Amino acid sequence: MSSQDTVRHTPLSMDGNPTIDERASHCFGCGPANPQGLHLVFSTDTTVPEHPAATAHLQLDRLHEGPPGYVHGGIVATLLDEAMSKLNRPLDVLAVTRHMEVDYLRPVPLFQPLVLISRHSHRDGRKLFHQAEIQTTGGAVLARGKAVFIRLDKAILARAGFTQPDD
Ligand SMILES: CCCCC/C=C\C/C=C\C/C=C\C/C=C\CCCC(=O)SCCNC(=O)CCNC(=O)[C@H](O)C(C)(C)COP(=O)(O)OP(=O)(O)OC[C@H]1O[C@@H](n2cnc3c(N)ncnc32)[C@H](O)[C@@H]1OP(=O)(O)O
Repeated sequence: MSSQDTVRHTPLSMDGNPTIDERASHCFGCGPANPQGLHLVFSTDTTVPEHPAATAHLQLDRLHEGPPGYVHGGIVATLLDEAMSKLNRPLDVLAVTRHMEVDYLRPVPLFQPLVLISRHSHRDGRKLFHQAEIQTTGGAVLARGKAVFIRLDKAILARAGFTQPDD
């Protein structure tokens, strides 16, 4: 990677002792500071607090093409993963994906509005079981994901080099 690229991809927020949220500003899925990211914006629904849901509306172009005219399968997985990760904050946990399954039911079209929906299913200790779908605006399900997220405790965060400013 050239030094120019290194500069471009180094977030300003890495200076000093930023919070975990600040360090997430370059997240490929939702980080506003990532120039090549998907910039997904989610709304969360906690009407049923033990089963929070998250929704994003999106439309992709050829930057994320796989088969001609359709979204790349890796991006489909990314979308589902990102949607499920948005359930962790409403559950008041920091967590990462440990296991994910994807059903590619129909090709996901480019240049068409899509709806990305996730819902928390259940919890078993530090394991969080989430589900997500990519749908057309008419409600047809194009892809479905299921994942196990693991709640991060301080020891795991410290191992990965993450401490909070007040630690
Ligand atoms: C890892 C820390 C990274 C630092 C994160 C810092 C801050 C977080 C900030 C923001 C929020 C986070 C993410 C936002 C970004 C992206 C959004 C999309 C989400 C992602 O993109 S996030 C990236 C991809 N993600 C990873 O990079 C994880 C790599 N991974 C690990 O770092 C370790 O894996 C870890 C630490 C998670 C656990 O490690 P470990 O050693 O403590 O535990 P182990 O892995 O052995 O198992 C755990 C339990 O999963 C069970 N299990 C396994 N497979 C199963 C299956 N199929 N069904 C049911 N249960 C299953 C086992 O049975 C066991 O269950 P039990 O606990 O009951 O024994």
